[in-house]
Amino acid sequence: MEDNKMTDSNKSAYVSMKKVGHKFDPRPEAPMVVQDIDLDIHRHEFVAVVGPSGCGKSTLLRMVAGLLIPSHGEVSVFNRPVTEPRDDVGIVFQKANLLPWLTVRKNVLFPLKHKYGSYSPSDEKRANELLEMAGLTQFADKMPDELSGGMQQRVGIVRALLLNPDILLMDEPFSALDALTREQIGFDLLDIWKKNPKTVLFITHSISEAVLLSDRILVMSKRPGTVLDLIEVDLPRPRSSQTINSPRFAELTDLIRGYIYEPNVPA
Ligand SMILES: Nc1ncnc2c1ncn2[C@@H]1O[C@H](COP(=O)(O)OP(=O)(O)OP(=O)(O)O)[C@@H](O)[C@H]1O
Repeated sequence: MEDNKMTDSNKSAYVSMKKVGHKFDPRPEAPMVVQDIDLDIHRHEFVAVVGPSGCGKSTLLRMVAGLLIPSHGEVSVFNRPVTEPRDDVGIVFQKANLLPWLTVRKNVLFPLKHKYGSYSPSDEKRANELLEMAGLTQFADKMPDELSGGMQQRVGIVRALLLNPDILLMDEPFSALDALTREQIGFDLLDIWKKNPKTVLFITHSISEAVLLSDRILVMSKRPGTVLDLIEVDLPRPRSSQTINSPRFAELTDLIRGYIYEPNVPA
């Protein structure tokens, strides 16, 4: 996408939410699940969403994905209201859900085959490049059950990237992993993102994961989920284990913890 898209902050937003709200039950007395969410996400920005369980984080992501139409307000992608899933928006879910009868490489290529009936040698080349970028080259011909959970999630990320989406939506992609794997895969994701920049909306329960990965963090209140704060993560990149040990990292995680575990008022 050309940089002239970036001249006006409004026009340049790859994803834009304006007064977005949603209730699943249309009756007037039914409670809102999310309310008054305003957020613009710009080119190659990494934005995380954190908030208490049930505050509507996944609901928000599903609205950007076009899997759910908001009952209030508007979600736009590239200045067009989202009315259905789009090819330029990829999704990575909590579980990679790889097809157990296909090798890793064939799993990665599967969406192309499913969509177009076949894939080209250049698609295969790109799949191999992305697998290499994700440190999976030696597992490309293995079956999914021969891989660890962390590797399977990396395959899921490669599979989404092969479709070359401009925007990548990630819904708690690492929440099924143990703490150590989770931290490592966070660094892996930063590495993949650096080599293959995308505009990312990342839902997580983990405050430290959000701080480690993001440029900005949307902190949501408990249900109905509203915006408590939108925090700039002013930690230098590239981020590393030193980042996690820095005083600023601790300040930012404490700030967010204050919002989530204390009453729903700005500190
Ligand atoms: N299809 C649906 N129909 C009715 N209610 C729903 C539906 N999907 C979600 N909800 C409700 O909306 C609220 C927000 O759910 P959502 O999954 O978006 O929250 P979340 O913040 O992602 O939660 P968690 O952190 O626990 O994953 C919850 O109370 C949930 O029960």
